[in-house]
Amino acid sequence: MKILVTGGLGFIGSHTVVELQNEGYEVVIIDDCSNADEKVLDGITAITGKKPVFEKIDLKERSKVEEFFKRHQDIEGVIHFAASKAVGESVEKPLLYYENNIGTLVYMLKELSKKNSASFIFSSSCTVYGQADTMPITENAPVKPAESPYGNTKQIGEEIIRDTCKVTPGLNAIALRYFNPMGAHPSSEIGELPIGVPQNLVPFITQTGVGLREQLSVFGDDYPTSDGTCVRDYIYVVDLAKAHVVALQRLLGGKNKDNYEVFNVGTGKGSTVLEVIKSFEKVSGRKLNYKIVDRRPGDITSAYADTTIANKELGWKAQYTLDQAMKSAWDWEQKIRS
Ligand SMILES: NC(=O)c1ccc[n+]([C@@H]2O[C@H](COP(=O)([O-])OP(=O)(O)OC[C@H]3O[C@@H](n4cnc5c(N)ncnc54)[C@H](O)[C@@H]3O)[C@@H](O)[C@H]2O)c1
Ligand SMILES: O=c1ccn([C@@H]2O[C@H](COP(=O)(O)OP(=O)(O)O[C@H]3O[C@H](CO)[C@H](O)[C@H](O)[C@H]3O)[C@@H](O)[C@H]2O)c(=O)[nH]1
Repeated sequence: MKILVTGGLGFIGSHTVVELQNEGYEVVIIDDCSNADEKVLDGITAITGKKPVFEKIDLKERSKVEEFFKRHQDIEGVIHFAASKAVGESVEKPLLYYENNIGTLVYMLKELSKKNSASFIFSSSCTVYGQADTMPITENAPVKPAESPYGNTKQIGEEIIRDTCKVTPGLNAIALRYFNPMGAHPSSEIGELPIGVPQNLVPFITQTGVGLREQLSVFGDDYPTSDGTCVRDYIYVVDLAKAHVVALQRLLGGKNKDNYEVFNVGTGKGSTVLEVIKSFEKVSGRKLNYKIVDRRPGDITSAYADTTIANKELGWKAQYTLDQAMKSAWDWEQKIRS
């Protein structure tokens, strides 16, 4: 069975391609390499023993998307990762984000609407909840006004899919709301490769640990949490990748209860920034150089998932601990810097 993975050379996409191939799916990747390297294909091939088909296409070019689907009429499912994801950049360049994250989604859905049946998985984010009123966050928590154009593209994206599914009987979709993905494949063949200075906590920690950055700034220790630092739900990227496979299987097997569904993908456990640092120090055996600085504008105090619905409906549960995920991130960082 042939599955299209857009953004399949990226961080989460590449790990998902591995899990799909391990399950026997035939994978076609589309990526424009705007935030990834073609070498990722070698990593995927080394792990799975199979090189996925790769087409370098910019999904903003609608005619190329149309032409792709004409050539690949047997595609039965699409996992749509391709998007721009830097929150700060989205504030500076909102139209770039609306074009890349919303425009490409519309083109994709237009093509899938032409088919008799299609399954579609969308990369959403817990950012849609903003600072939720209660923890853990269930899928029924209200969607709060977005803090950034990036966050808005996830909210609007979900609405576009919901509205399209309502009038397109052959289209079945699932939006997965990721909490905080981290880590790398245990083989260290693929992992997270941020361009420039990492904006996210875990790659900043591992880059500091390996000596690429001098010091981690911890953004605020005066939040109302156990140690004053913010709480997040860090989900191992391999667990997250597996959630995509089971979500896809749910749609392909006709087991979905609605033709548009939403699931949280997290561990259900919150960790503070200082706990994440402790985990790094434990698995690496190194002291991390960090200092407490002012809060980062826009940060919420706490976000962790209620995964009851995902556990029950998808039959999926995160398996790896923070320490295991951190160890994989550290192994990967050391490998790419050696
Ligand atoms: N990493 C996170 O913390 C996180 C959290 C929640 C949601 N998400 C979402 O998950 C998805 C994947 O995230 P990631 O961390 O793997 O990001 P990533 O940047 O590593 O992967 C995205 C991939 O899409 C490609 N791409 C971007 N625009 C494209 C276009 N126009 N045409 C073709 N390819 C294009 C990039 O080259 C890249 O390889 C994104 O939609 C992101 O918004 C990520
Ligand atoms: O150098 C850093 C980087 C981060 N942090 C702290 O570490 C925590 C996690 O920060 P990240 O930037 O890694 O993740 P966020 O939860 O802030 O946000 C990210 O994950 C979200 C959940 O999916 C959304 O996708 C969002 O768009 C994306 O940037 C936050 O408390 C942040 O203040 C630091 O202290 N120092």
